[in-house]
Amino acid sequence: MRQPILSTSRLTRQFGGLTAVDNVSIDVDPGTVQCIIGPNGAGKSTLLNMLCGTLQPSSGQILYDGKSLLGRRLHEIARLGIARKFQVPTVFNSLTVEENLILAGTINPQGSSRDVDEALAMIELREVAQLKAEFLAHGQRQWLEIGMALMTKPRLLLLDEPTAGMTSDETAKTASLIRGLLGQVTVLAIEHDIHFIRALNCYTIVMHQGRILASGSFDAIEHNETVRDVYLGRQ
Ligand SMILES: Nc1ncnc2c1ncn2[C@@H]1O[C@H](COP(=O)(O)OP(=O)(O)OP(=O)(O)O)[C@@H](O)[C@H]1O
Repeated sequence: MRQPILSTSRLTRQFGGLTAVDNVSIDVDPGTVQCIIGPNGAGKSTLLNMLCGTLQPSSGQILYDGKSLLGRRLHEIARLGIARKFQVPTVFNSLTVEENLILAGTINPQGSSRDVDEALAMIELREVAQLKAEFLAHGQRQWLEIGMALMTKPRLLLLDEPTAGMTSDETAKTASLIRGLLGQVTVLAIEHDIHFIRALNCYTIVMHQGRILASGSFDAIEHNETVRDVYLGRQ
């Protein structure tokens, strides 16, 4: 049996009297793509914040490659090969797509960076490599930021609502880009957009009120009565 690259055990975070993440245990196998979905306030962002070190858990454990992430600083976690792409792209407008990727590679906490051409191919932006980022469409900016995260050769890529604000075509393309990463980078994405998750068709964890309500293949999740009641039924 393969050791999960990431595993949480009874992970919990309280804010005063509110338990935002409540005893969450997940395993992420290397090279896979997994999604976490759930309604507003389900605890998805709080969970992601604990995984990348911006928030410390109240209790529970996070193991990455068998090592505990508890108490580690952000840069230490980045150096271990965990990268996060936030909802709002933080690309440099006055630089070209290629220059943005090169820059991301130079601030790589792990040392060696990915080849720019390889990153351009992974995010399918070769044709606009010499275009300044200010002229990119919203979706392209998001893909560029995924590319910037990939420049650091992460082993685990955490994505925070990667399709926020995208058109349906852009959402479909994002799903295809991320599927293309299967086997190369482990991806854990939190998302609202059910069309994206359906297109990705990956192992899916449903959170509700801080807890895991269900998990399994997207097909199993889509046909789960409880999930339909609390979440999918409202889409
Ligand atoms: N810093 C904080 N202080 C107090 N409460 C917080 C804090 N961060 C999150 N919460 C609360 O924790 C709960 C879970 O929030 P969280 O943002 O993790 O949910 P989410 O599933 O990511 O929601 P959304 O999809 O709307 O982003 C919510 O009730 C939220 O108000």
